[in-house]
Amino acid sequence: MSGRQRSVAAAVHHQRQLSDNPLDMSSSNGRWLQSTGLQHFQSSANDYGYYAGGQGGGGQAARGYQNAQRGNEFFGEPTTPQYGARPTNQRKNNDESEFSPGLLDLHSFDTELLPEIPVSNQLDGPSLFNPSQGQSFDDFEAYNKQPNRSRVLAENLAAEKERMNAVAKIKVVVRKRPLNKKESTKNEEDIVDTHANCLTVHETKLKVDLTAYVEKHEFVFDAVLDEEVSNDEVYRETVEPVVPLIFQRIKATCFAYGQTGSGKTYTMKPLPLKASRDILRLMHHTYRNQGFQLFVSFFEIYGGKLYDLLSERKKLCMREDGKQQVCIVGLQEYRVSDTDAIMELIERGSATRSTGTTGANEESSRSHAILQLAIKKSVEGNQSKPPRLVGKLSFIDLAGSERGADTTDNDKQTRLEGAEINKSLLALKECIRALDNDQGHIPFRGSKLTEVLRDSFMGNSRTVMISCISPSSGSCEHTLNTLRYADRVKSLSKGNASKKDVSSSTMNLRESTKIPLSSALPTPSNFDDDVNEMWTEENDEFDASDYEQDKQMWKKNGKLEPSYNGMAQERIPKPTIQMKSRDMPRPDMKKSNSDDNLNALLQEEEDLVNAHRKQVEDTMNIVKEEMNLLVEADQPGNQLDGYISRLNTILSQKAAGILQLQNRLAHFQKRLREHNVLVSTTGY
Ligand SMILES: Nc1ncnc2c1ncn2[C@@H]1O[C@H](COP(=O)(O)OP(=O)(O)OP(=O)(O)O)[C@@H](O)[C@H]1O
Repeated sequence: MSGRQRSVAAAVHHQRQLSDNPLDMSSSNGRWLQSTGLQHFQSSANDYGYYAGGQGGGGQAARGYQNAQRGNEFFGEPTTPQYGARPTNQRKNNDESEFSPGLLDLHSFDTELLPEIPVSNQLDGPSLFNPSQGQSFDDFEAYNKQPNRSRVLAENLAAEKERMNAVAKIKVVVRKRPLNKKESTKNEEDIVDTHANCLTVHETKLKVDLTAYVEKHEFVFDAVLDEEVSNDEVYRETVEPVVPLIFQRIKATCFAYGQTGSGKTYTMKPLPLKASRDILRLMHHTYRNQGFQLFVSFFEIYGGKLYDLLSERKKLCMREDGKQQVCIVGLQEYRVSDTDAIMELIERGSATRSTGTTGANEESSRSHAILQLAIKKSVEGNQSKPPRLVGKLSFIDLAGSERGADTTDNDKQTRLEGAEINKSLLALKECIRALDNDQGHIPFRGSKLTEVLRDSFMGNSRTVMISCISPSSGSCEHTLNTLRYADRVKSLSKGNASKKDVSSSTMNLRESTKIPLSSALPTPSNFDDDVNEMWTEENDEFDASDYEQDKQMWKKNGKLEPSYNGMAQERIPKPTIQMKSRDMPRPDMKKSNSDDNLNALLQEEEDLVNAHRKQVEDTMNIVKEEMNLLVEADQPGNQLDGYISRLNTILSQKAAGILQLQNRLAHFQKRLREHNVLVSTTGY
């Protein structure tokens, strides 16, 4: 976008890397695999598994650093992995020697943090961590020889602590990607303006008389990164500040959220490597000879199940120990000492990840991928004991969230995936919300995703959320959904007054012929971040008792059980139209001006209706699935006809219910806009 303002201001460096061009990357990746990766692997068995901590000294460190520089192409933009480039037999043999000891139940000791981390007496200057300053290892040698080193060190230590406190518990960053070829071909417009850390979405809407107008939605976030911002800059803005904290017993999580095809994988993929480069630097210098070790693990959550991406998708179990610590039994962790090794692991894991094609992205991630960098330390004086966890940095590339419109052409599997994904996204938000409010209870049981991340949510933690958005007019609704989700996460911060989705129609485009009606017509939304929020146990709308009775009868009959048992209970949610207390406008909102209240209420109402619409549609899909199953299982004596007709009735009731809700919303909004008064949501 011309004349755009760079949002990261002076702190961000603008030097683009050659590899910013994805085309460059694919070729560079190929080059890397050919010329560097495999050779490196063959020649350096020590690079993982048997790295001798700080004993490798400058040589190994320097090599790691050089490797980091050499692998700079990778740090730029993600690459297409070439799993299998390395022969399987060779991989297997090497892998076995690369594993850290005690592969099973590695996390049973992970979750116990070291009681105290001795602070380095060799603390380097703050510039150590800033790669932009271009300091080499030689610079640090020189630094360590300075005569007034102790004073400088003390100052640096204080600065380090200050920096640590200064890193927000939750940081929400938005990244806008450029228009892609498909969008440009369809003449879709860039409707997202960025300015510093503000962002405006220009939504084209239709009035009742079908004249088009543009509604402006303004948002403020911790940072807004536009389409010209490189992955390097994204790293500096998001993960870089939290990296030193993991040496201070902090667990940090960085995740990307956004619609399918919005750039989550593109954004997330380079981050772990960049972070590990900085971690290794800190290990080799600031914390030299302190026995820190770096471990990498990579797994995915697909359909509510865990798979090890570094062990040919071996299925993993999650267990809770006596101390309610979550252990991922069988997850393999690799001890690594240079970035090449990490790069290979990332490539390998990414290639193994579940992907599929959706209407919006040809290679859509269908799983949540979690890459963890764990810093561990040997128990002093006892080398035989496994090292203890110090801190952890988790990178989560969330699966693409998608709407019904995208899934209509897709198969049952894709739709079920979508439901699972939505559920976990909601659960994630709930945990962040609880975390930021310092609530005693973190609802991590809401999904596998949050359960797995339980230890990242507990204690002293940091969260960075990167919301990825498409700029195109065709994705307007998704973009607004993403930004609202991000906005809510942001507004969860105590004392945060950044909720600024100021809906105001500023331009009344009465010459609406200029706007093609097709692009202006509203599309049904059925992605909602609050999908499950409205589903409570108290069901005052949907009486499933008949259905349950029938189910029991058929279960007794024994003929349907294998395919049916458990599915109905899991899949048929209980709808309710009651809002939970947490959905009501927050007290801090009430203090703001009446416009904000009005908008907040409007927003709540819209969310409410969208959630119901989504749920009704989900329910309809579920019932349809059940019907198909029943038809397949139709056998004499099961009396399925009555059951099917009852399901049909439920379907019709749902359809009528949703229409009613939509009408009520339209009416409600009209009144709000006409009278500009607050209307209680009670009784809605
Ligand atoms: N900032 C960007 N600059 C250039 N290209 C980008 C950018 N962001 C995304 N892309 C391109 O857009 C396409 C989709 O991106 P990506 O696969 O990262 O989306 P996603 O959000 O991870 O999708 P899904 O959730 O379906 O996996 C890719 O081809 C990617 O290269």
